[in-house]
Formats: sequence, C-alpha cells, structure tokens
Amino acid sequence: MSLYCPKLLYVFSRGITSVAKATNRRKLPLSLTVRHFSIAKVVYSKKEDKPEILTEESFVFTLVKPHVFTEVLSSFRTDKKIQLEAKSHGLTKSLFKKVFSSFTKKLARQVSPPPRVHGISSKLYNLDALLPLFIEHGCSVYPSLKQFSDLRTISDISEPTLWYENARSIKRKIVYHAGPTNSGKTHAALQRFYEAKTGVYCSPLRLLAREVCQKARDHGVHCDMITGDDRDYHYHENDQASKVACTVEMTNLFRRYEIAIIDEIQMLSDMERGWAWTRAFLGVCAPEIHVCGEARAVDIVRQLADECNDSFEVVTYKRLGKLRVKKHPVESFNNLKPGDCIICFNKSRIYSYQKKLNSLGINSAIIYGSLPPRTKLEQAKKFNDKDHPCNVLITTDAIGMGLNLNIRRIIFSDLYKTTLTKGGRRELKQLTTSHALQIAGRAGRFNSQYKDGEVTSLSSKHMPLLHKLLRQTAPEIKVAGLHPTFELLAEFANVLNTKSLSEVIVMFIGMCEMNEKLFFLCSLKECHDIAEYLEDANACRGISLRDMYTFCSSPISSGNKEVLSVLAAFVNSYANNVAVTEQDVKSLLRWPPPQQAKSKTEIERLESLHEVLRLYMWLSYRFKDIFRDMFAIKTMRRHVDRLIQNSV
Ligand SMILES: Nc1ncnc2c1ncn2[C@@H]1O[C@H](COP(=O)(O)OP(=O)(O)OP(=O)(O)O)[C@@H](O)[C@H]1O
Ligand SMILES: [Mg+2]
Repeated sequence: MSLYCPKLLYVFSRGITSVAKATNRRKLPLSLTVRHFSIAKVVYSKKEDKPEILTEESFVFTLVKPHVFTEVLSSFRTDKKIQLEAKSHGLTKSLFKKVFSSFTKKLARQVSPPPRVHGISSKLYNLDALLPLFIEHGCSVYPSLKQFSDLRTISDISEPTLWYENARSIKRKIVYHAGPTNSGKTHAALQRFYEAKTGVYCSPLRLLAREVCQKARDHGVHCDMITGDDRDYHYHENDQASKVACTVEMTNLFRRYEIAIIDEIQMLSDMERGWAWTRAFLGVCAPEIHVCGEARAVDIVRQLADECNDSFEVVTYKRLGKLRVKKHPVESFNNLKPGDCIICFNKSRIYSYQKKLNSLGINSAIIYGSLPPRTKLEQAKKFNDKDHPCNVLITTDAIGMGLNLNIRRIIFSDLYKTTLTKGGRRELKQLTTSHALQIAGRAGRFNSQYKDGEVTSLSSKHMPLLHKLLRQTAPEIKVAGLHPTFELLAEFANVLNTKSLSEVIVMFIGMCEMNEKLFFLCSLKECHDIAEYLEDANACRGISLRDMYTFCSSPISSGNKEVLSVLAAFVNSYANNVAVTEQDVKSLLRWPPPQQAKSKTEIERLESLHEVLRLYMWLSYRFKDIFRDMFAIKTMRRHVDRLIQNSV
C-alpha cells in the first residue's frame, strides 16, 4: 500500500502532528511511528525491502521504514551537480557548508531522534528536488543571497593587478634574487637601495626593518623607519627622507620610488600575512623592483610579473659559508658552547630552559614574538657582543627570517609548532622543510663571528626527522595570498545593507571568486573575530565601516581577552568622540606596574600592558584626534619595555 499526500510537501517545517492531520489519520500506520516521518511528501511501502517511489511531483523524498534521512542528506552534500547548482545561487563552497549544517539541524529537529541509516541506495532519491528547499533555507539564514548577482560581481577578485593604477601606469623591471639563506641576496639588493635617489625596503619583520634602516644610516644614507606602531624619521614626519625601511604591510603604494626591495618574497604564500607581499609586489610604484627569497617562489612571481606586464629576470646565489647538519644531538645543557642557539616554540619552555641554564652558570639571552622590539634588540645585542658574558640564545622562530646574529650552532629542541590551518583553526604541526631551513640558516652568517654554521637537535629523538626535513627540497609555491581591499568590502556591505563587518567578512569569504591558479584568500579570521567581539560588546555603534575595519586590523590577538576589552573601551570612546588620554590609559591599566616581574606570569602581565600601549600608538597614527597622547604613551611603553628587559 502506498500513500501519497501533496499536503506534506513542507511538512518538515510544520512538525509531525501535521502529518497525521494531513493524512487524515489519527493514528499513523503501524509500521511508521511519528519519528519516521521526515521532510516533505511521504511515500512508504509496507514491504520494507521494496520502497515505492513516487516521482510525478518535482519534490520527492522517500521514506521507507526505517528510513534514510542521513544517507540522503549525505549524498546531497557530496553531489557535484548539486554543489554546482547551489553555487550558481551564491552558495559557494564555504557557504554551502554553513547552510548545509543548519539545514540538517533544522531537519533533525523535525525528525528527532535522528533515524538510523538504512542501507538503501541514495540513487533512489531525487536529490534535485531537495535543492529548492535548501536554497530557500539558505536565503532565510543569509538574506543577502537574494542579491547574489550584485554581490558576486563585487566579490570577484580575479584580477587584483587592476587594483593598482599607479603601478600599472609605469613600466616595471623585476629582479628576483633567488638563493638559500645566508647567500647575500638582501645584501646585493641593498646595494641598489643605497645608490638610488629614492627607495623603499619592505621587510618581513620589524627587527629587520630596523636593521636595514641602521645599515643604510651607517652608509650615510638618509633613511626613515616605519612600522605599524613605530616611526623613526631621519628628519621629521612632515619632511620624510628619500629612503624608507618599513614592514611590508606599511608599504606606501601612492609614493613613487626609484627602487623597491621586497624581502622574503616566498612569504606571499603565508596563510595570514601573504596578502601583504602580494599587495606590495602588485602595487608598489617603482620602475626597478628587487625581490629576494627562496628559489621555490620564482615561478609564481614570474607569473605575477607577466600578469602585470613587467619584465622579469632571475639572479641566483649560493650559500656563503658552510652549514653542517650534525650526526649527534647535544643531549645535555652541559654540552652547550658559546654561539649556541636553542630553538623552542613555546614561551614557557624558553623560561624553563633559561632557569636551567642559570643554575648551570650559563648566561643566556631570550627572544620570542611577544617581547617588545626594543627588548628583542637588547637581547640580540648582548648575545652578539663578543665581550658580554651572555653567549647562548634561547629563542622561537622569531629570529627565523633574514636576521643576522652571531650564531654558531642552531639546536632544535622541538620540531612541532602551533600553526593556523586553512580553515582558520590552530593546530600543532610539524615544521615544514622551508621553515626548518630558514631557522637553520641563522647559523654561520657571513660577516659574523662564525663563518660556518652547524645544526643539530637537543635530544636524539628528533634527529631522524631533523635530517629528513633538512635533506628535502621545499615544494614549489604555486599561489599567492590576497585580501580584499577595503573598498571592495565597503561596496559589498552596501549591497548587503549591513553595518556589521563580521557579517560582511563571512559573506565575502563565502562568495568571493578568484583566479585559483594564481591566488588564494588569506585568513580574515583575526579581523572577523575582533569585529564580532566589538559588535557583541556593542562598542562600535555609530562608527563607520572604514573606521571599524581599521580598528579590527589593529595588531592585537583576538585570543587575548584582556587586550580586546581595552580595544572595546577605546572604540567606545572613539564612537562617542571622546579623547582617550594618558590618564584614561593609566586608570585602565592600573598604572604603575610593579617594578620587577619575578615570574613568567608577571612578565606576561607586563607584555599585555605593552600590547595595550602598542595598540594605543598604532591607533594614534590613525586617529590622532582621539588618541592624542602619543608621546606620553610612548614614554609609558618605553618604561614597560625597560621593566621587561630587566626581568627577562
Ligand atoms: N658581498 C658581501 N660583502 C660583504 N658582506 C656580505 C656580502 N654578502 C653578504 N654579506 C653579509 O652576509 C650576511 C648574510 O647576507 P644576507 O643577509 O644578504 O643573506 P640572505 O641571502 O639575504 O640571507 P636570508 O635568506 O637569511 O635573508 C649579512 O650580514 C650581509 O651583510
Ligand atoms: Mg635576506
């Protein structure tokens, strides 16, 4: 016996009782209990092994006993045709995933508990017929899908070369300096920087920007240094020098230079920061551009140069001095020697190692990412100083790019590091060959105390993997990271008719189309999470999307709730047009801090203070009227910096 009831078409949204009503039966047939009803039209057969299928209507969802809810949906999810069709309605891969998840939850609520999967082929079911319901559900969750075609046009970022008119208006020559670490690539490119009348050096690290600025000044070149939260002008802010060393994110695309250097160009494949290298490369306005980096990025950069109509040449380099991978591990701290550098990826471990070395009478310097730049410099300086008793360095990979330190031997204490996945999650991952080579390359720098370098591990258990990593060739880089420009996001928000930056970001990620042979979208997770936090805290009411975007791009970690709450207070003041003064900051931070930090927790507290003061400085360069006590805050920052230096 079969039963066909058109009224059940949307029964899933109305609940089970309506099934009974619609079938005009008070009691449902014996073999089907209420929970067996799923969505839509119901067809069932008394014979369990022979389901009757009704296909004359466009939407058919077949239920047999026990029915196949999960299986059908799983086929729906993986069906290529369905995915393509959904995409043409704006449900791109990531949106499809999100909508699918809420769609199944909604269905599951109707069929609770979820039925068991029964081995009935999903081919029996008309998946196409489920699609309209799915899309309708998608539109109810993301109403903006209704404006899909407009949004699709805006979120098409397949030709980012066209974003930079200034750069496209000139003929550019690209020189790629390709080679392993310590082969003199940056040195060679810098010679042109010193000679040229005007120039920009784009650095992967603040410390390296400072190192290059200092080197230029030592050559008698007038050079400014610009990072997100720090400026060091040769003359004055309003009278900028002809040369500038900046962090790559700060590259000025509106100024014309005779020469530009973009260092560590292979970083354009970085999940989080890659966009900054791509932007600088596509957008810098200079007829002569030198890029320095690993050989594995030559092809992608050549392709980008072709896209920009730039000429392209490669100069290859060989390592200056030897780098020996040792057979034996160090095993014990008693075997440490001057010039040793221990690599760990964990702050706590850095401190515990330092304590152990202290107890052995070994004076060590430490460097890790969240230490203030001046402290890092100070630590590097004492380690580099031949006459200073400190001759061992304990560090994270914060020293891993381009820096020149007096290291004789790199000792890996670990080969695993927490990294960001493509999905925006943090995972403990094995170092890549390229990463391990970059770090190892810090040993035996040309022109340093140790011409040849050595690499080994602390414990024997890491030796086989270390050898394997350093023997391998790092894979070719195929794609470069991109971020949408703010203008694109603003247009997108306009069509969406929303002021919520987090919503704009989610929708943009979901919809954006790009040339996937050349590009990928960098993670916008930090920006999204900060936006969501500020929106939830209701801190950003009344401020423009552009300002919101600036606040959410500030250099803080969305994981640090303490700093986030300070940012929310800052944004709130900005929204109310109330200046944030030195006094305000002092009371927020319960100033002054204790004179010396005695434990790692106390040092971390000082680091948090430093991060807030750094945030203020960063904002003061962007919203001068509200964050107006730049000089007083700079003094406070220096004070905290000194306290940290005295404590580590
Ligand atoms: N021709 C040279 N004359 C004098 N010093 C040099 C020369 N080439 C390189 N050096 C010095 O050797 C050190 C390493 O060079 P450089 O930093 O240019 O290497 P790199 O290839 O850029 O390394 P990395 O990949 O680690 O950035 C630097 O201190 C640099 O000043
Ligand atoms: Mg270099």
